[in-house]
Amino acid sequence: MKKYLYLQDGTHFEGIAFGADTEIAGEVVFNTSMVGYQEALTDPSYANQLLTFTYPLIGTYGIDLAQNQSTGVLAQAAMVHTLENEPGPDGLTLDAFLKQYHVPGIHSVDTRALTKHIRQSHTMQAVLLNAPLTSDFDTTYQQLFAQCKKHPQLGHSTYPAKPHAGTTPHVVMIDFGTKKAIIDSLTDFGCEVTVVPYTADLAMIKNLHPDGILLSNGPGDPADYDVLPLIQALEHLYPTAGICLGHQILALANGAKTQPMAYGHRGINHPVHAADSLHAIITSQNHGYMVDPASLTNTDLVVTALEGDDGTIEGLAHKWLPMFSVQYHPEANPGPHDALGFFTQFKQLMEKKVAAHA
Ligand SMILES: NC(=O)CC[C@H](N)C(=O)O
Repeated sequence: MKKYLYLQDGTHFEGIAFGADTEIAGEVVFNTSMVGYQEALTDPSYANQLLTFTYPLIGTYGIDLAQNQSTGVLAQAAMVHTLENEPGPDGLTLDAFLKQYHVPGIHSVDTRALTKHIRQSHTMQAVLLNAPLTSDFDTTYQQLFAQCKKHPQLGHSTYPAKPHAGTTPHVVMIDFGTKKAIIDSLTDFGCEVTVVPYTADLAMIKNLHPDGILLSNGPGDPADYDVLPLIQALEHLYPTAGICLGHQILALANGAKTQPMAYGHRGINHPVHAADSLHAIITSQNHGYMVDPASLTNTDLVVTALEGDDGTIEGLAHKWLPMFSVQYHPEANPGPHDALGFFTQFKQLMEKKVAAHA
């Protein structure tokens, strides 16, 4: 069966259907990683996005459920050049995995032309259909998007927490749609983690007696989350760190602004260097918004890291509060582990605070 991708600007692509036979709408984004299709498709930050991969062979090692980053496939669609529908350790293929979560796919698409088009014309909305488009784009888009919009899935929330043992730093994670790997990394670095939805209130969080607060990654526009008073209160009470959406929200909470990028950073080889050095680490990234550098002027934030290719702000710290954040993904999954120092830095910040109060 054929499948049809129509972009907002009238461009269209054809391919062969796989996964679920549903029709869907969302924003088209591309990921440049050679591996990690499963982690990307299950990363809640891709909710409401139709994800294409620049690497041509996708599905080569199947699906290994242990690598899921959330409770299911959160991307709206997978769009690939060559589908290699190989089974993973439990016999699950990419095609079967998408079907299981009612997510459509399209293969034999010219993903190179699609990506070049997005790079030139910038990220845009699209519909993925089972037949050629007959009515106008906007009507079809609105109808489909209303039917299939995905909300951040806060499937990891562990609240109410077990009583805190008190021997290891207790991180309360504000969950905007976290990747499992962030929770796993905190645990690996010796933290106890309680995950609360971003709709939690201050009293509930204080009751958990956190040693530190971590703002997770998540989908969509950071300016759409109604959480700034909560975050402002938290960062004055506890050591606070943020990853990706969490970084953007900390910037907003401190008076900076965020803005959409032309086509974002989604891949696992983005160089990042400290603001005062050209020594780079290679990072995993997935973001379509960024902090506006000009908006930092009247804030108490300082830039700590920059993207090596285009100078995007990749790290911020507060001048006097124990707060810092990164735009990249230190937890990798997929990607290199160069940035794991983030977790050491966060732990040290929490231990310093605990020691100061001892
Ligand atoms: N991975 C993330 O947290 C993404 C943050 C935000 N949704 C963006 O696209 O920029």
